[in-house]
Amino acid sequence: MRIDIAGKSFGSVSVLGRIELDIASGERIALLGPSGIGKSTLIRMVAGLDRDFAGRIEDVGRTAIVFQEPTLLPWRSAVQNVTLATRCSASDARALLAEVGLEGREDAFPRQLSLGQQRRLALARAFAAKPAILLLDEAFASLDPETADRMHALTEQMIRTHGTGAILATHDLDEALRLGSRLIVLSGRPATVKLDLSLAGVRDDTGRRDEIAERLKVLYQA
Ligand SMILES: Nc1ncnc2c1ncn2[C@@H]1O[C@H](COP(=O)(O)OP(=O)(O)OP(=O)(O)O)[C@@H](O)[C@H]1O
Repeated sequence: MRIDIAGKSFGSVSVLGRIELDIASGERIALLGPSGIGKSTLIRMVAGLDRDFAGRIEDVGRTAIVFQEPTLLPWRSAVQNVTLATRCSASDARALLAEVGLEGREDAFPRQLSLGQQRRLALARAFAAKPAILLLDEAFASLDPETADRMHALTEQMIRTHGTGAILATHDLDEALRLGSRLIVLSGRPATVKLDLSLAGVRDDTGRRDEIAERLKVLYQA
């Protein structure tokens, strides 16, 4: 995918400046930056949900997006939430529900599922779309640490099993290290890319992790 953005504004407010990025297929981008910098905006632009910007985003392939809220259809069963959104078959939906640990809950309505189970359902629905790139917009925010940890493990496993690329907007460096292969940090007004580095090997290297955390601190204050 090639991102070549000249600028993105909301009215008179310029949010994103020039952003040029080449993202290889299968890369997992952890997108960090201070609150309100434009991470969600960029993700929406990649998803094609916002086309009102100067520049172009090319060769994206199919995307699926997971938001912080699971955004499920309340009057539809778990299986139907997967099939209606993606037109995948009921048997494929059941297989995906089993993969995310919802075996036996296929006919439950969203309100009959815990928040963690609803997140799993949203993840199954996203993979049912067979995305080339999974877009995660703070998909694990507001979960208790244990549930977040389980969701990280599940997402990591599914991304690997399905060979999916990803862009995840997050505030959490450890989440970035766990799921990302490349770190991109947005900062400044309008925001541009201030840091772009490979995360290979960083997860097991406390020294490099701390060094990145220090650089983030500076960029978050800029
Ligand atoms: N539809 C919109 N209309 C006007 N301004 C908007 C709109 N969507 C986003 N913005 C503004 O654009 C800026 C970037 O917002 P965005 O949600 O992309 O940031 P973010 O980095 O994802 O923030 P957070 O980490 O808090 O989720 C913010 O100043 C926000 O107020």
